[in-house]
Amino acid sequence: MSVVAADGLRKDFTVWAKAGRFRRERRTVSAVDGVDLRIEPGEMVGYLGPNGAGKSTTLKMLTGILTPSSGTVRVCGLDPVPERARLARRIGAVFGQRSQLWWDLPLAESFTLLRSVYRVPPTDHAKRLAECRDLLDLDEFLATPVRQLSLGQRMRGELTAALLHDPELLFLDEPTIGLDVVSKEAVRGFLAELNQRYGTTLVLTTHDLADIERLCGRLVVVDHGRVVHDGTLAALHERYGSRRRLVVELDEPHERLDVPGATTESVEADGRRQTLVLDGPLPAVVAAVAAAAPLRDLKVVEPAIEEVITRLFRRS
Ligand SMILES: Nc1ncnc2c1ncn2[C@@H]1O[C@H](COP(=O)(O)OP(=O)(O)OP(=O)(O)O)[C@@H](O)[C@H]1O
Repeated sequence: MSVVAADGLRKDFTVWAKAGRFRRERRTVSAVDGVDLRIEPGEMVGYLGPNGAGKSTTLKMLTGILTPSSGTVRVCGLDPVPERARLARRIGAVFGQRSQLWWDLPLAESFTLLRSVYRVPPTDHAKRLAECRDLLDLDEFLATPVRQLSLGQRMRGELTAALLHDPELLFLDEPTIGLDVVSKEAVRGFLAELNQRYGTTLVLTTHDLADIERLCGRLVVVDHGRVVHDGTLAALHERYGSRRRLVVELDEPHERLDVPGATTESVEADGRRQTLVLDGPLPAVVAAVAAAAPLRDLKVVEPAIEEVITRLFRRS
């Protein structure tokens, strides 16, 4: 059974826009405009899109915070809004703006309170907490009031809070935003481990390209409330024609290379260093370059995800 199954999911908002000096006009904004989505157990899915694309609105419908205008949705087999309390025991959510922690209490006490909220048996709770303490290095700040924690420490606390009841599905909204490089890596490593060890399904929104590369085996890209791409990062590269590049270092100055299967993009250092965009198979291009000039070194550069995402958003 799919963990998430949405068909024709829509959410319209009514907004009042200024029309002239004294008049205001009623307008409908389709924040989510007919999304079909299936997510299977154990997947790690990046839900991506430019600002205002409808990501948060979708996540809110999937977690039972917002009622869809139309369409059907099942998460863990449940209807999120009417069965919100049951769903809450099956899923976890880390939404930056909504903390699960009690601001004035030491972190450890928030965890104890959450055990009662979710009615987790004490032994299960203790086991999960011990794992999180270990994997997320919580011990040095367990006794610190939440309001005194650094952003990175708080995020580690939020992750623990979302996982203590052992959810099968975890939603994360920008889990690494604002963190320093070390904390970002710690959070990514932890999420990857969680998925591998327990098969927890992850659905995350992010604008961070390293998160995408590390954590999203599948990318669902939305724009103007619609899904514009659903597939792997490699498929995204393929579809948007992003190509690998070959950077060659030559022994001597050389004119611009002109070999079959590649287009020379840049020529530096009197032609000793040239960058070719690959159109054909790599071995044939390397052989052609080696036949044309004495090769000192070569490097293959994979297409940058930035480039693909930028292009995708420009086209959609
Ligand atoms: N409560 C609301 N009332 C009216 N319009 C809303 C409401 N919530 C969202 N919208 C509009 O719906 C659209 C989608 O918003 P949403 O927050 O889902 O986008 P997003 O992809 O999460 O963006 P971001 O990356 O900036 O968080 C936007 O045009 C937004 O202005």
